Amino acid sequence: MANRRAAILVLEDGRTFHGEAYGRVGETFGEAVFNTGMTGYQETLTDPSYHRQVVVQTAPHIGNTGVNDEDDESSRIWVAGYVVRDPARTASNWRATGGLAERLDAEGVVGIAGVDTRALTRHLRERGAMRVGVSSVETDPRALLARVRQAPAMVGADLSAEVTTARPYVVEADGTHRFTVAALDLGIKRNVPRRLAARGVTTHVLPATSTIDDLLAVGADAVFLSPGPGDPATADAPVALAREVLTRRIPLFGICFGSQILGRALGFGTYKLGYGHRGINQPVLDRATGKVEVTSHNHGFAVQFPGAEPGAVVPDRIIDTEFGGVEISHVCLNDNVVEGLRAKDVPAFTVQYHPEAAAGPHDADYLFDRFAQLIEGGKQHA
Ligand SMILES: NC(=O)CC[C@H](N)C(=O)O
Repeated sequence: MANRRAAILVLEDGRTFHGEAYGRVGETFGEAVFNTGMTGYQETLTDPSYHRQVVVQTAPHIGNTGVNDEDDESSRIWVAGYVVRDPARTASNWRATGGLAERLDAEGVVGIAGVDTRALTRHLRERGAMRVGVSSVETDPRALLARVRQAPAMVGADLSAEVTTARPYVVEADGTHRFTVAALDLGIKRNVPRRLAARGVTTHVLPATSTIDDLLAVGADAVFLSPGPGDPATADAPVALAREVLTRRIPLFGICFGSQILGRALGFGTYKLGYGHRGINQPVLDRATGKVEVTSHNHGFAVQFPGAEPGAVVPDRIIDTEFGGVEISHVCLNDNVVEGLRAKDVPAFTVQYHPEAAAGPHDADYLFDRFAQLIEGGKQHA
C-alpha cells in the first residue's frame, strides 16, 4: 500500500502528476511506458525486457494478489520504476507469500501511487513514449524535469550485457528428451524454457556474447533468440550470429527482440513505435491459418518491411532476401505492425509477441509446437 509521503512524476515534456510514494522512497528515471494488463503484474515486473522502463499500469487496482514464489519471470524485478493508481491495502491469494509494496521496497524499486494512470496513458498515447522521472525526495517538478532531460533515451540503448546470464545453465526436458536448443539470453523469461521443456526440449541458456561455436558445442539441434530490452538497432553481435545460424540452416525460432534480430539478419530495418504494445489482449492475425489470436505483448520497436512506411498495409507477397523468400506471417490487427516473420527457404521463424505468456493468454502456445516440428524436420533432412 502507498505510504503517505508525497511523490511526483514528471514527463520529459513537462507534464506533471502528483501522488504518494509507493515501494522504495527515492528517485528514478527511465522510459515511461504503459501496460494494459489487468493481471500479471508480477510477471511484468520481473520481465527483463522492462529494464530501464518506468511501467504505468492502466488497470486501477494493482497488488490485490500480492506476490508469490512461482510467478517470477527472472531472478529479480527489472522495471526502473512503477506507477499505479490504487494499490491493494492487503494481499489476498492462496499463493501469496507477501505484499507487492514490500517487495518493491525490498528490491529498491521506486514507485508512485495515486496517479490517474489512465490520463497518463492517454497522454503517452498521444505524445509517444518518453523519458520520465519519479521522485519521493524531490518536491520541485522543475528540478526533476531538468534531470529527466539528462536521462538516457531508449533509442540507441544496448542493454543485453546488463540482463544476460553470467554463466550458461541448462533447463532439462520434461519426460523424454527429444531435442537440444541453444537459447541466446538477451533477457530471457523463465517461461520460455518451460514451454520448450513441455515439448521434450532441453534448453541450454547461453550468455549474450556467445559465438556460433559456443552454440554448436552444446550439441544444439536448433537455436532460440530470446526477448530482451533495448533498441534492436544496437544488437549487431546477435544479428551476426543469427546470420551464421541461417547460413548453416540450423532451425531458428525467436521471440520479440529475437524477432527484430531475425528481421535485421534478413536485411530489414527496425523502428521505434509511437508508444509500443504492452498488454495481454492484443489481437494478432496468423496469416497462414486466417485465425486471430489474443496475445501478450511487450515491445516498443518493430520490424520495418521494405518499401512501406510504419503502420502501412503489410504486403502479402513473399519478400526476397539474401536468405531466400520471407513472408510476414503475423500482423497486429490494431495497427498493422509486423508481428511475425517466416523464412521459406531456410528453417527460421519468429514472432514479435509472447507465446510463452504467463499470465496468459495461451492462444499462441502452438508456436512452440511449430518450433518442435521445424526441429524434427531439420533432423530428418540432416
Ligand atoms: N520483449 C522484448 O523482447 C522487447 C524487444 C525490444 N526491446 C522492444 O521494446 O521492442
